[in-house]
Amino acid sequence: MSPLNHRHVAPSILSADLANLADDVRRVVDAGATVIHFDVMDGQFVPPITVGPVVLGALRDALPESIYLDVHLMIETPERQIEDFASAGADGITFHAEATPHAHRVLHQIREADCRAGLAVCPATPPGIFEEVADLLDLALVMTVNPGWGGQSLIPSTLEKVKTVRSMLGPDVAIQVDGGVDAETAPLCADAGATWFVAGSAVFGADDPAASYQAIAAAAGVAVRA
Ligand SMILES: O=C(CO)[C@H](O)[C@H](O)COP(=O)(O)O
Repeated sequence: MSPLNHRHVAPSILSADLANLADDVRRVVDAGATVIHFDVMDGQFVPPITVGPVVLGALRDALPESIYLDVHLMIETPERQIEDFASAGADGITFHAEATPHAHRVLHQIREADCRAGLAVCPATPPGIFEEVADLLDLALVMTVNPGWGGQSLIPSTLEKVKTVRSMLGPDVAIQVDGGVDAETAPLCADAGATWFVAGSAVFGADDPAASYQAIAAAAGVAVRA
């Protein structure tokens, strides 16, 4: 069964210790996480620059094959990079509607590269584009903060957008929320219709990332193995 049919909390590497990335990620994998969110920023689409396919490949090699690497491209012209991330070991690739006029083509390109295809919208972007490409979407990412930085507060109006997207796309598409997700806000996101919950600072910024992952997972209604 596809991981997209299940609820997941996906710890975001953005708030991990990048000098000890594999060790940090293993702590949450040992606590039950099966999806890891890999944030890619290019200094253009958003001001910060993070990591790319080389680091993704190193993380892929350090983790069990069963771990789903969920790549979130916050980069301009994502169509230039899809194959590199797919070859490096991405399981799913999500790009931003604001970063290319060619969303339909890029979703095809991602599936042709044997990855699950995701499309993201920023808080100020209307969600209608999801309807236009619904048949090509494995995952719809509704940004609950402005992309670029961890540790921001969830923007409450984005929950209305999650509700709109859920009624637009029906029950079967994974809807992901990203930004300001913690044990308090995850149930609000779940009530609005989200099924994939990205959490960065609430997991890796906590004293005990494993316990924090499990608390958010419980709050989001994610089944975590004992
Ligand atoms: O895409 C992102 C920011 O653009 C990230 O996934 C970010 O790590 C979310 O962080 P937090 O959970 O701390 O709000």
